[in-house]
Amino acid sequence: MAVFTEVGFDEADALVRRLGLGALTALKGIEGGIENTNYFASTESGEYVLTLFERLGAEQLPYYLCLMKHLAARGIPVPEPVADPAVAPPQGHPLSIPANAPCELLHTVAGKPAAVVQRLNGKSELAPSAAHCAELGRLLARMHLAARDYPRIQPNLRGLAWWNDTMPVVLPHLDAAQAALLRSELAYQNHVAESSAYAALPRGPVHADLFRDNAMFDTHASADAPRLTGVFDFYFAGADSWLFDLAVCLNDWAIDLASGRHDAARADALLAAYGTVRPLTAPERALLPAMLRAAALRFWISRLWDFHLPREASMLKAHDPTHFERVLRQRAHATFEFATGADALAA
Ligand SMILES: Nc1ncnc2c1ncn2[C@@H]1O[C@H](COP(=O)(O)OP(=O)(O)O)[C@@H](O)[C@H]1O
Ligand SMILES: N[C@@H](CCOP(=O)(O)O)C(=O)O
Repeated sequence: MAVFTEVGFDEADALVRRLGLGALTALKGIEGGIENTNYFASTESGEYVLTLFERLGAEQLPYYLCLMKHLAARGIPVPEPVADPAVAPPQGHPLSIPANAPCELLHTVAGKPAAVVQRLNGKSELAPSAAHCAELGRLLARMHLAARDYPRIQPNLRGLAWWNDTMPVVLPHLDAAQAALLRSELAYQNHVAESSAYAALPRGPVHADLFRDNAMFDTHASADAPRLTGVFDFYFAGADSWLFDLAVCLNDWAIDLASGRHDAARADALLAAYGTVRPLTAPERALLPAMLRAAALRFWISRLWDFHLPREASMLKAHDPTHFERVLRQRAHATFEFATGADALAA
């Protein structure tokens, strides 16, 4: 990822020693990602990732870190955050714990909130096959079910309210056709969000950014039988519909990257595998096309925002906003059928 904040070796060494991980043997800034500062940290006891949170504050972070811990405890392959043994975990029901209570998973480095999590083995698959998509679909459904009893509550901070707030900020940077598309799609999504079908969608804590680069596959597995080693980067997670999470994945894992066009073989594999763990409900089947548009809109807006209002960082590579403009146009105007029975029709 980008390195927004440089971390000195001695400061990182002091942290990992305090966490009981032994001495730091190597510290390397990570290229890739756009939100936070990330370093690979090797210690005497293993391989970790040190993340300094650049936008999120200490009030939001316990939600993400405790969610990762919750999922790891239920056998979902996610990086487990390392606790500070000197900080006692807060007592009582999580909903009764004030957001600013000390959190044993949250540390401070270079004046910023920080976390140390296990480094996952493997490699991201940026050109996934239907078999990779099926692996992802199964894990996504397992993750949704495993998070059902997660007690903390935090909305998706990049959800509809943020889209409405951010549209006026990015509009001055768009041409007339783009501005018209953004306005009309946001109006459509506000309308969908008021529908009874939308209210009936099953919800819970969702990842909300499970792109190909946030999943790792075993590099030793055969191409026909890929094996996910884990998923990471939960820092956009929040309460939202499971369908929105699924749509985010379909828009990244199961499209033709050059044109943004739907790829039926990969999409059907992902959906079918998801459905073997948790079958979609009728409202979900009905709203899948609308949520595919919502997921495309979400990342078009955030990419526009990152691109036109950039932050200072070394190694920062802003993502191309026009990609999700293309995906959104495809989703809004194409007609295609899903094996689930959902049809995507023109608006
Ligand atoms: N737990 C982890 N295990 C292995 N690699 C990781 C882990 N967390 C992050 N990375 C690496 O760091 C890169 C950037 O991380 P990411 O979380 O996407 O950054 P950002 O928070 O800025 O979005 C990833 O593409 C991956 O290579
Ligand atoms: N996945 C999002 C933005 C976040 O990027 P990440 O590398 O931090 O996961 C996008 O592609 O726009």
